[in-house]
Amino acid sequence: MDDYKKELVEVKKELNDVREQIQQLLEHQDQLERRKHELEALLEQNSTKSAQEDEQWDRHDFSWSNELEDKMKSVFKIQELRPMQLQTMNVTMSNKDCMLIMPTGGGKSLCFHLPALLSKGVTLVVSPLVSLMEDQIMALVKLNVAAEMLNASTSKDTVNRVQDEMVSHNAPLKLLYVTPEKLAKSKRFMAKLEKMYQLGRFSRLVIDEVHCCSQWGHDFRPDYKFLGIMKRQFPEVPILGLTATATSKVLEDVKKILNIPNCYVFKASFNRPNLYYEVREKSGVQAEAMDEIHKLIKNQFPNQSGIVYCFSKKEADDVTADLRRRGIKAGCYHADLMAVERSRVHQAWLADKIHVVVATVAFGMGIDKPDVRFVIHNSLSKSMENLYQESGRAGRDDKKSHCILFYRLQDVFKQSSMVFTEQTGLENLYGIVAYCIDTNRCRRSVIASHFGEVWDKAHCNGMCDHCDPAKQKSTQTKDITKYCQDVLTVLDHSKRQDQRLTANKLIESWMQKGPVNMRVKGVEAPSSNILTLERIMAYMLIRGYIKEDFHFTPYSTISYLVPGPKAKLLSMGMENVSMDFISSSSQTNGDSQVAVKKSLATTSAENQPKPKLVVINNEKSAFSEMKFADSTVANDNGNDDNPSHTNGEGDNSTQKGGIIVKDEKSANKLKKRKPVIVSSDESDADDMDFGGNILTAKPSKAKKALRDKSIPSTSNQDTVKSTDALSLDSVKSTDALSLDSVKSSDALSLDSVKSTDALSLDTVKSTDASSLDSVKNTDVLLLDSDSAFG
Ligand SMILES: Nc1ncnc2c1ncn2[C@@H]1O[C@H](COP(=O)(O)OP(=O)(O)OP(=O)(O)O)[C@@H](O)[C@H]1O
Repeated sequence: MDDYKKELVEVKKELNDVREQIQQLLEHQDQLERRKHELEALLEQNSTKSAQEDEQWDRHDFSWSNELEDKMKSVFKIQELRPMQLQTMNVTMSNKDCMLIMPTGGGKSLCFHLPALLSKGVTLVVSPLVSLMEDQIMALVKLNVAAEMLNASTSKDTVNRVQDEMVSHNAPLKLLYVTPEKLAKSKRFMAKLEKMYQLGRFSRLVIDEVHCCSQWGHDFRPDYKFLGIMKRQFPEVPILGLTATATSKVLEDVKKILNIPNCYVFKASFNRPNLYYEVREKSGVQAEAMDEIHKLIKNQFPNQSGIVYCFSKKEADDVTADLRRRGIKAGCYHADLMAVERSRVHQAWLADKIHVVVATVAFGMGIDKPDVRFVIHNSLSKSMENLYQESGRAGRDDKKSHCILFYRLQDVFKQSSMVFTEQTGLENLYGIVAYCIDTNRCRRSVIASHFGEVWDKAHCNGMCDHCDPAKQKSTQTKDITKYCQDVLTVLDHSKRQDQRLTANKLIESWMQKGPVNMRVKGVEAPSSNILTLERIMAYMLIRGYIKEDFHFTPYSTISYLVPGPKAKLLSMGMENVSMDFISSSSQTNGDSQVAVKKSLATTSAENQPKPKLVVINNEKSAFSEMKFADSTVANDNGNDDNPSHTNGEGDNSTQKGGIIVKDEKSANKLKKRKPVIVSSDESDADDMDFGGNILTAKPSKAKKALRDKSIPSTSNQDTVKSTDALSLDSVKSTDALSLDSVKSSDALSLDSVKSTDALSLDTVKSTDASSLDSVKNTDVLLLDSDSAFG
C-alpha cells in the first residue's frame, strides 16, 4: 500500500512537471510562430527592395524622364510622385512586365496614365467594372486625354469608330478601357488588337485589379483567366498588373496565369500615415449606438465628407433614416437600390450635396473622392483586408482622416454566420476580432502583419488609439484560466441538458442568470462587467478554446458555441490562459475603448450603476433641498466608468453630487443605459453632453430635446405630452423611462409612479422636494450644475 502511495505521489509530481514543460513549449511555439511570420515578412520586404535597388528604377535620366516630369505637372497637375510610382513607370516605359501592389488610393492609375501619354499608340486597360471605367474616362477627358471604352452596352457606331481609331496611325486615342468579357468573347475585337499590334500601336496592356485572375484571391473572375493568352499573342507588349490586394500566394498564381514569371514586382507600403485608426465600444442598445455615431459626425466631422459602412442593406437603410432624422445630410447606397439612385447618391456626395454615404460594401471599387475625412464601420468588417480597403477610402488627399470601427461581440456572430461557408471565412473574421479586442498593440503594426509587412510602432506617430499620447493607458496581464474553465464547464453542462447555447445565452448562464437548469453549481458568477466577459469569450473563440457550431433554420443561420479544439488542454489544467487588460489606474473618463474598463479584480466598482435619472441641481432650483430616503452615495462625478471615483463601501450619506443607488440588481441592469436628464433650467440641456435622454423644463425645449436626442427611438414620443421637469402631465408607456404609468407626476410631488423601471422606484408616494418618503432602489444622480458640466 505504502509503495503505491509513494509511487502515486511521484507520478503526480512527474505529471505536474510534464504539464509545466508542455505549457512552456506551447508558449515557445507561439513565440516562434510570431517570429517566423515577422522574419518572412522582413525577407519579402527586403527582396522586393533589393530588386528595386539593383536596377535603380527610380533614376531620372531615362530618355523619357524630362517629358514624364513635364506632363506630370502640366497635364495631371501633380508636383511630386509617391513611392513606387516612378519605379513602376520607368519599368513599363522600358517595355518590361511589372506588377504593382499599392494600397487603395495610393495612386496606381497615374502609373499607366502618364506612360500612356509618353508612348506611341494605345494603352489597353482591362478593368472589371464599367462604373470604374466611366469614372476614369470622365476624369481623363477633363484633362484632355483621349480615352474611350468598349463594353457589352457600347453602341455599334461607337464600337466601329473606336476600332477604326485603334488601327489608324493619326488617331489621337491613348487609352482604351475594356471589360475582360469583351476580350474573352469578341473575336472581332481580338482581330483588331492583332492588327494594332502588327502596326506597332499596341503600346501596353494594363490589367487593373489583377488579383481577379487568381482563384486564391477573394475576387476571382473567370474571364480574367483568358488574359493568360495575351503574352503569347502579343509577346512584345509589356504587361502592367495593378492591385491593392495580393498575398504572395496570389501573386505567384497571377504571374503563372499571365505567363510573366520574371516580371518586376513593386510593392508600396500599405502604411497610410495620414489615417488614424481607432476601435470603439459599440453600445448593445441600438438607439445609443446611433447617438454615439450622430454625436461623432456632428461634433468631430461637421459638414465633412464621410462613409458609414453597415453590415446589411437593412442596417444601411435604418442608419440612413436615423441620421437624416437627426439632421445629417446622408444618402444610402446598396445593391438593392436602383442603379440610377445609387449613381444619384454617389454624384451628390462627390458634389458635397450630401455629406455621408451610408453603405454596404457595394460602395467600393472606384471611389475616388479626395477629401473623405472619416470612414466609420457601424458593424464589424468580415476581415482585416476588408477593413483596410474600406477604411482606405478616407484621406486620399493625404490629409488626416479617421477610420473608426464600432465593435461589439454580437456583430461577430452576424458576420460569422455569413462567412463560415467561405474557405478562410472564419479565419479572416477572427483576425479582425483579434484586432478589435486588443488593448495595447499599435493598430498599424497589426494591420501591417496582415499584409506581410513590419511597421515599426514608432512610425505610427500617435495615429492610432493605442499610440495616441492623449489616450495612453497602461495594461496588465491577468490569468483568466479559471474564467475560461468555467465557460467550458457551462458548455459541458448545457450539453448534458441537451441544450445549445448562443454567445448571449452562454454569458447569461455563466453569470448565473436565465433558466435555472442552465446555471451550474460550482461556477461562480463572474464579478466583471459584461464587456469584460464578452472580451474573454472573443478571446477564447479566436484561440480555439471554444468554437462556433452553425445550425440552419428556415430563416437564418444560428451560431452556437461549443468546446473548441484546445478545450481539452484547458479542462485538464494543461494550459494557462492570460490576457491583457487596461489597468484601472490608467482609464480615462468618457473613453469608449472596447478594452475592458475595469480590472477583473475591481468588483465593487463593477457594480456601480450608470444613472438613469440625472437631476441638475442648480442654485435656484427646488431640487437643492431634495432628499432621498434609503439611499447610498456612490459616485461624485457622474462617470461610473471610473473606479477611482467610487466611494468605499459603507458610505451611506446623502449628498449633493452623487449617484444614489441602493439595489445592486437594478444597478447592474441599468448600468449600461444612458441617463434621463431632468433639469429645472432649460439651458442645461443644451450644454450637457451626457449623450442621454433629456427631458427639460419647458415643453418647447423638451420637444427639441426629444427631437435632437432622439428619444423617439427609445420611447413612444407621441405619448409624452407637455413634458416638463417640474410637471410631467402625462407620460405613458414611455420606453425611454420604461415607466408604465406616470400620472400627474411632478418632480416635487410624484403622486403615483408605478413600476418605474427607469427610476427603479418601486413605490413613490406623496413625494415632495424635501422628503421623498419611500423611494426604493433609487437610481438617481443628484449633481451640482458645476459638476454636471465640469
Ligand atoms: N503623386 C501624387 N501626388 C498627389 N496626388 C496623387 C499622386 N498620385 C495619385 N494622386 C491622386 O491620388 C488619388 C488616388 O489615386 P488613384 O485613383 O490612382 O488610386 P488607386 O491606387 O487607383 O486607388 P484604388 O485602388 O482605390 O483605385 C487620385 O485623386 C490621384 O489624383
